[in-house]
Amino acid sequence: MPSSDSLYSATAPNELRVKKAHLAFGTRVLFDDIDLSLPSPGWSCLLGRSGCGKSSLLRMMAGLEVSSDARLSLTDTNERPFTQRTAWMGQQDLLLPWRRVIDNVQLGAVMRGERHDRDRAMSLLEKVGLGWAANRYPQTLSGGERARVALARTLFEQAALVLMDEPFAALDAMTRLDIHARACELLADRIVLMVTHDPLEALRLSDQLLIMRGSPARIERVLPPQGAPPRDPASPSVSHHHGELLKALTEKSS
Ligand SMILES: Nc1ncnc2c1ncn2[C@@H]1O[C@H](COP(=O)(O)OP(=O)(O)OP(=O)(O)O)[C@@H](O)[C@H]1O
Repeated sequence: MPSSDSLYSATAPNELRVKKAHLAFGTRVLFDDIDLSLPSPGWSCLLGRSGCGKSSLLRMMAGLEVSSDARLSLTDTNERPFTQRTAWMGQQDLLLPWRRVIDNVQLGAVMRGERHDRDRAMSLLEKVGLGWAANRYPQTLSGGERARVALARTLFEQAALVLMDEPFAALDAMTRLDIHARACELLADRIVLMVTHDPLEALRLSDQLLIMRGSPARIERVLPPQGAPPRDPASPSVSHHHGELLKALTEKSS
């Protein structure tokens, strides 16, 4: 079910297209002419060996400067440039220690000089199960609780596209299962692209699995297991796909 706080379910395109993605550092070409489409709404997970260029691609999609030789285009299904807001969630929660949790949730608005919306920030904190922590400081929370604050801050952005770079990598297995379920529900109406090193996490969450490999790298699409995310990591279908995915990830690229 789409979360009620989103303004974007009506306006988001039903596919986000990345076209002609190219990245080189000097003479080293990381990737060239990569095309890919992300379902909207939908959750895509990007996997691949360390150093193949996953984070760089994500950063380019966020409009960040990666290299002087980097380019791509982002368009919707109707070939119109994608100009909607993008949110970022990385492995570091980047919570400001001198601001209370509720103010950290609204940080993007504060930094852009926009109107504060304390009620919405509070409602998002309640959705991630942290209403009780609104007036605490981040350093008084556990790693899993801080990750949930970072999730609430990402949701506060009301961005159509959410880019996540290993956001749950530092969490223990049980905390991860909990935050997967919350993120899956709360981001159900967004376009999510998440880099992860954990094939089980990808199988649990994704509508589309993407494997980046080769040099220059290309991206292959793999169908996820049956059933709607978040899938049970112990289900036979996920276990079967896990084996296949590990094989694909360790295969030498042609
Ligand atoms: N500014 C830079 N100058 C030169 N090389 C760079 C620069 N930034 C990144 N690289 C190289 O580009 C490659 C891709 O980096 P990137 O962080 O995108 O990989 P990744 O697939 O996300 O890796 P990991 O899974 O280890 O996080 C790496 O080999 C890295 O050393």
